[in-house]
Amino acid sequence: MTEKTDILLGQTLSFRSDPFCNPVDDAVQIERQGAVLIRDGLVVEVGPADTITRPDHAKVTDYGEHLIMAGFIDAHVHYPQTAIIASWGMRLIDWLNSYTFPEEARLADPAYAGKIAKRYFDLALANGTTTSLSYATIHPTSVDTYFEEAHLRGLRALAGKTCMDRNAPDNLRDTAQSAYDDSKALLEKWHGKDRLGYAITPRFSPTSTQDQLTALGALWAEHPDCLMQTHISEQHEEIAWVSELFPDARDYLDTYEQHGLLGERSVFGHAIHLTEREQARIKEVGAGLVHCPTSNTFIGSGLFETARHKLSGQNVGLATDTGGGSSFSMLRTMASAYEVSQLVRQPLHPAQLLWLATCGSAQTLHLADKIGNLSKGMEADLVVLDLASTPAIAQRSERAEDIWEAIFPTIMMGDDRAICDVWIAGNLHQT
Ligand SMILES: Nc1nc2[nH]cnc2c(=O)[nH]1
Ligand SMILES: [Zn+2]
Repeated sequence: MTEKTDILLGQTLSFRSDPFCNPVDDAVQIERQGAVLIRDGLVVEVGPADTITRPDHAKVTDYGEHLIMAGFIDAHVHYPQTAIIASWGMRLIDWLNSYTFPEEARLADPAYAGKIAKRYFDLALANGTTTSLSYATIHPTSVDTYFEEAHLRGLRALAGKTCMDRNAPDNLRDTAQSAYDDSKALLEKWHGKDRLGYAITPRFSPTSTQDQLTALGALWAEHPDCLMQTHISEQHEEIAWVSELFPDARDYLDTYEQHGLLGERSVFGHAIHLTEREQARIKEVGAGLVHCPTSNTFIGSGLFETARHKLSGQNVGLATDTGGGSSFSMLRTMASAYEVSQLVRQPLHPAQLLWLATCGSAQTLHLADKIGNLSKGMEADLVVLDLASTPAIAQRSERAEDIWEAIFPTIMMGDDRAICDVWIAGNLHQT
């Protein structure tokens, strides 16, 4: 039997290196008439269309001038908050208490959790997101429904049971022991099953006792190949609360480090207001920071300095943080990252925005050898972008004098209409 082989024709975009460290022209390889050869779920060749190997049995899909690149990777999302996206007018702690916790409580019902997981992945894929690292709720079944849904679709996906044993409503609290036991059972069930991965997930220091953080630190020490995801330094009120709750900690980061929750595979959401010491320590251990620009502006949290962090050597990924974030679209998220970068006077180049949404996120998830780039040997999770998806975008890209001027209007104004096709592990995603 011949293996399933596809050839995609179009403009192709691949990263040779990090465009924060190298000039864009060196870092990015673009073929105006490019081709991708896919076999058995992997990218086998990328290059000019006239040089690509063309096996007789290959199915050819011609995307014309559309842009073929790696699928987007959302490095921090709360799938259970799908239905409460765009809830008006609160800051973090009130927003959690008023909107988030009541909705997360509803996911105690596995049928409802299943419905929301399905809705979440439908929306993510419609927006070209092929991998997400999500928080579930405290209910173990909410992790099962997420992974079952991802598995059904053949996605590479990561998540963890959110752990909280204080400062949360009664029906959303576990204990140090049950958080350990449930997380361990879920991790053993899902981590490494096909394309799925587990992330140990204390929500954030204010909702975990020291006992719970210690228990989760112990679990991570037993399973160091898992990720550990949490929130850090999102809002000033939150930081002040952490220093009241943990009077012996040097700072917010220390509340994690003291309990064995700081390492290379830590993924810290937001990380806007870090002290010098925290930044230096995170860089030293090589942990990841995740920029959530639509959330940081929507909840009024602050301005993350992407370029400064990248130039100082931090690993930075990009994320929607829905439902705190106001969009499921990583294009919209890149636009927001651009706007924030203008406000801190470190404007990001379109190549840097695309890199953050693919390679950057993949690095923070320690998956950069598998996903996040259109290159030989990588898993064929791809997005095909229509660079003229609306009249407003089309009239601007028509005037473009170079490829970046052709791409940037789609970053700034594009949405799910710009997503022409999505490929998952070498299979065309059917909507
Ligand atoms: N944006 C956001 N921040 C948090 N901090 C703790 N939990 C959350 C959450 O669900 N969303
Ligand atoms: Zn979050």
